[in-house]
Amino acid sequence: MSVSLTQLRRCSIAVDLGAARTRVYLKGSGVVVDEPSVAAVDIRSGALIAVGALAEKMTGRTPDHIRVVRPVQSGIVVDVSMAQRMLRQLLGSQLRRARLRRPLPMLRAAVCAPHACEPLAQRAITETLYGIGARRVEMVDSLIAAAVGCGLPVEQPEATMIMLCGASTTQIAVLCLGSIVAAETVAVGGEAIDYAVVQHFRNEHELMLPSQSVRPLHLMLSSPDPQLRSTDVQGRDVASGIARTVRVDTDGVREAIRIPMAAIVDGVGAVLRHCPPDLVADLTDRGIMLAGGSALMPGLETMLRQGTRMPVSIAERPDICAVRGLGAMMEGLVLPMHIDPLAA
Ligand SMILES: Nc1ncnc2c1ncn2[C@@H]1O[C@H](COP(=O)(O)OP(=O)(O)OP(=O)(O)O)[C@@H](O)[C@H]1O
Repeated sequence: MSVSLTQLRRCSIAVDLGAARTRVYLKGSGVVVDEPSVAAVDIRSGALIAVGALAEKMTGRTPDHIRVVRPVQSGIVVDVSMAQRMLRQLLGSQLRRARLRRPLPMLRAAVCAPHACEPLAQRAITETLYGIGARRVEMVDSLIAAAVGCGLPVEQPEATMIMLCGASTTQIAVLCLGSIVAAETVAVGGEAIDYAVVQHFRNEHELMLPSQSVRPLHLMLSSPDPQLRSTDVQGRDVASGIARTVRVDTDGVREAIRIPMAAIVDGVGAVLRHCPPDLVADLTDRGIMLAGGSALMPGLETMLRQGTRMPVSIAERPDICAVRGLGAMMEGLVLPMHIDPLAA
């Protein structure tokens, strides 16, 4: 998965196919697509009914003949043809408009892939991009793309640490001189934390939460208002099936999500153990940069700061860091460090 900045500069489109969201950056236009990686299909005719935000809204509300599917799971394209259809639909007019402005004779695409992704998974990502008309696909490690997108000096001879908190996984790495020195993937992301919240309500309140009520709960937990000790949550009673509202203690929910988050803190330790001591010393001052949508998870930043005793910062717009990083490399905004061989 090593690709040169020269090859990336020849690309005109960059894609981040995530388990939760799909983002697309067009050269000269910026981020043009940021939609859920979801498609709704009529299983009788096979027709695509909706993609993106509309398809996500349909989750849990469809009749039997409509199925809401997620073609990307754990950062891996599990259904290539559905991913191609979804991406074509999401891009549709954007690509046509870009082609009118400036002809794209041979569509070269840049894409990011999870760290240490298997060759078969890489192939599925490449095939998906061929489906939107790409003739050549350059693959970049999502940890490097996200670090560039956060503005970290990845090409410099100093260590930086990035934590990419996605929906299905959290990837952690130490980078230096444009390469990954040590990395770890923890199988805990936003989805696992959402699941912990759902389980908390099921066990403590005998309430089944609707899938779309977990996000507002996160937003409420991240509120800086110290008075916010409890809130009303609506759901379905586990035994009777009747709709019910319960008043819940927010500290209880915070406690429920601490367990999966602790696994993420352990991942930092694992990366540091594989790192040369000189680089660890660099990191003591610079700290950890959080990127990815789940970086906004309430309490994660504080827990990491307490668990590692290192400075922790959240990137500006952490959710789109990876695609922004690909975009910056495509636009030629990242300068490689020239190391000229010394004369004998
Ligand atoms: N404000 C927020 N508070 C808490 N969680 C959030 C917030 N915004 C997004 N998330 C979580 O972030 C996750 C999506 O992150 P992101 O968009 O980086 O994932 P992805 O790149 O699609 O996933 P992956 O990298 O695993 O393929 C979701 O699980 C979502 O619940």
